[in-house]
Amino acid sequence: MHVVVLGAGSLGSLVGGLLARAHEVTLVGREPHVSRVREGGLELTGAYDERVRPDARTDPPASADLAVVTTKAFDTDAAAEALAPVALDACLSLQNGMGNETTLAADLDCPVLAGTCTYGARLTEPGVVACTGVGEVVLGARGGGASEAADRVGTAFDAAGLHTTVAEDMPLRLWEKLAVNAGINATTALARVENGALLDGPAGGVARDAARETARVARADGLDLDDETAVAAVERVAEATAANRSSMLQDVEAGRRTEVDAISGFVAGYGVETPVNATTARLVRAWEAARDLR
Ligand SMILES: NC(=O)C1=CN([C@@H]2O[C@H](COP(=O)(O)OP(=O)(O)OC[C@H]3O[C@@H](n4cnc5c(N)ncnc54)[C@H](OP(=O)(O)O)[C@@H]3O)[C@@H](O)[C@H]2O)C=CC1
Ligand SMILES: CC(C)(CO)C(=O)C(=O)O
Repeated sequence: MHVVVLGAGSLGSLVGGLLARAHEVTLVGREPHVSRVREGGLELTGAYDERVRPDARTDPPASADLAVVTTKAFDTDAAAEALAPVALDACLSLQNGMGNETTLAADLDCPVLAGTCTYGARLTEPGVVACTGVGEVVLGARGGGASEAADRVGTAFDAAGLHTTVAEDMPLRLWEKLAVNAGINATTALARVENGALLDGPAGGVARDAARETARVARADGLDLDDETAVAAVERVAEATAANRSSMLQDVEAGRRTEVDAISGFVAGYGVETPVNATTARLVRAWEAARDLR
């Protein structure tokens, strides 16, 4: 399979690097990373210790069997635009936040699959990506149900040694992941605490309320996500990643734009009363606006 990875930063380089063990891979990213990969290959460190040799460039090739999108959610429009002229059999988003698949499907003439990913990745220097946690990719039809494209992609990911599950209930899984991110990301970014501080610290109630609100919005969207399941998912992830600084906290600490619009902002923008998500979204957006990041 020829796989093009659009947005080869941390996650895209890790997933693309692992796929390159079994497939032809083209990483599409930024300089100087792409030149370094082209010249000396991509080094996988952390949980892995190997060098792979994907192609790397700043613009997509004319065709590929599969595009894997790993830009930040606020760059999905640009990713869709870059992929629109590419002849593709399928596209898969592994991004966090809600709405990415809809944005991609509006521009692409191929099935767009939904995915969630619990692998951890960090681009430590150009040409080198560290795997900070071996996790799982779950993928499937974005509207749910069986999908031949999802089966093909699942088989290809398995062949490269990525832990992969093909699921027929992606809408529910996306909402549950959104509840985890709405609970953990904005709360830890605003309180400047590690994920584990939400288990019994004073910010824990905010995270649990944000997850309950997300479940309420999921139910308004027709999904069967109850409050207890959403809260339990937040607690399970906060415990499993207790020492982590969430991606939103890392973005704030590095002075970078966050994915708040696709997480807390998405929940708050649904037309259901969600005062906690509305407040956390407004506060993170205020921080971004004060730094001219939006
Ligand atoms: N890192 C992780 O461990 C995990 C991340 N995720 C999710 O995956 C997504 C990506 O995260 P992450 O890898 O950390 O982010 P990064 O910022 O490290 O990677 C995204 C990369 O895409 C590049 N990019 C954006 N637009 C384009 C374009 N049109 N053409 C080429 N390159 C482009 C960015 O460049 P530039 O910045 O210069 O625009 C950046 O290098 C997010 O939604 C995140 O929440 C999910 C699970 C784990
Ligand atoms: C699961 C969690 C909350 C882990 O930190 C994450 O996805 C993130 O930080 O974006």
